[in-house]
Amino acid sequence: MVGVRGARVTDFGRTTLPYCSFVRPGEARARVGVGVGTDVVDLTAALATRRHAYAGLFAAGSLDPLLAAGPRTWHEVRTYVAANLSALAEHQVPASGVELVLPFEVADYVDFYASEHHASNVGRLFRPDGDALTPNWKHLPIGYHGRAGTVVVSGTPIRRPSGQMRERDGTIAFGPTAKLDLEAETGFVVGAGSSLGEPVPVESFDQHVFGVCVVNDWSARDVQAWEYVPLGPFLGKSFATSVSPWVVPLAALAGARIDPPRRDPDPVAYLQDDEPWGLDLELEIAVNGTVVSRAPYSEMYWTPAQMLAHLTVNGAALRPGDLFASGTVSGPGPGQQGSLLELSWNGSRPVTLDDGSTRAFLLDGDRVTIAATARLAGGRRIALGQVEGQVTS
Ligand SMILES: O=C(O)/C=C/C(=O)CC(=O)CC(=O)O
Ligand SMILES: [Ca+2]
Ligand SMILES: [Mg+2]
Repeated sequence: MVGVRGARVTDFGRTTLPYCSFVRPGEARARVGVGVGTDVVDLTAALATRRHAYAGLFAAGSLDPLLAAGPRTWHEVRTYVAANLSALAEHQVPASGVELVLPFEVADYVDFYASEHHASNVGRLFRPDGDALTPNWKHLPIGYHGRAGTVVVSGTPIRRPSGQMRERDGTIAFGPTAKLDLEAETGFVVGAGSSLGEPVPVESFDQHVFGVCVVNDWSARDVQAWEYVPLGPFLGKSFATSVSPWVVPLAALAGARIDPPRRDPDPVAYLQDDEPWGLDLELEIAVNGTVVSRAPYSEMYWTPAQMLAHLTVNGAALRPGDLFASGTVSGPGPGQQGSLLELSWNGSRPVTLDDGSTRAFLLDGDRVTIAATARLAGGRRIALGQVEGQVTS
């Protein structure tokens, strides 16, 4: 089991109550945990000891059974944990002393492209002779199906991939990517599945989506730029996608819901939303400890409810463990872009780190951390966890 031990520990306070899967030192089996402050409450042990009716959901140590159990059970478990925090403290251990592993089995993985600022920037860089946004962009949330089996937990080393690329002089080369990039994204974890043939409308979003995680969609830009026409991203992204070990329940984000930017033109009926799911989140990106960007999720054009409605409008069924990511989160201002491609403008304006070195793209040994927070109504910020990864050769 690849996991992350002794990573920078997030303080979750006592109300966010994110879930994880963890392994205690000297043990092989995983347990389900809930984050409280900088500790983990061992739910697998706590509910078994108390012969709780839901103990069976946590026995296997992954979130899979809880995800599949559906929104009523999610609510009951969260209510129980919140009401019994003091009593559960006997099952609490410091998060820094355990190994955090992939919290659920990723079923299908889809990546969207929901930031207008990111899509415009990439359009300018990849297709300088065309319009920044493609003609379909404001009519549907563009996405592609990624590779579920290479979604890895935070802390997993990322080996620099090799692939084909076209050199400046037009020759076709094969070798290690020279343009390894990060993409800061928010991930949405599907719990309750749906039936084949039945679209999930925007208003049913919270009946299916369990919670959010932080995603780094590692990308080899030179491989991507050569291979993506006409079917979209393939090997330039499928080598690895990192996720935070914590899944924050949607219920913890109720106070972070905001209106998304105005959508113009009005989308077709199945994408219209009366109760919008804009979210006031921020993704802070650091390379080797230097913060290079603070990307505002509030700027995202398409909401996760619209992405889910679009993903299923053709009747494609959802399964517990499906993961869909927002796409790179970029804001309009300087220092708000969610990729080095944009921050360095395809390498032409390298980013300076605190040690004086510069980065167009990632070098071997670089450590990338993306930490997410949510701002609740009233201004209080809560931590949502982080995703880390170090590049190896
Ligand atoms: O060809 C393009 O316009 C670019 C596509 C991507 O980089 C795909 C992607 O991962 C989308 C995103 O993260 O926003
Ligand atoms: Ca992406
Ligand atoms: Mg990826």
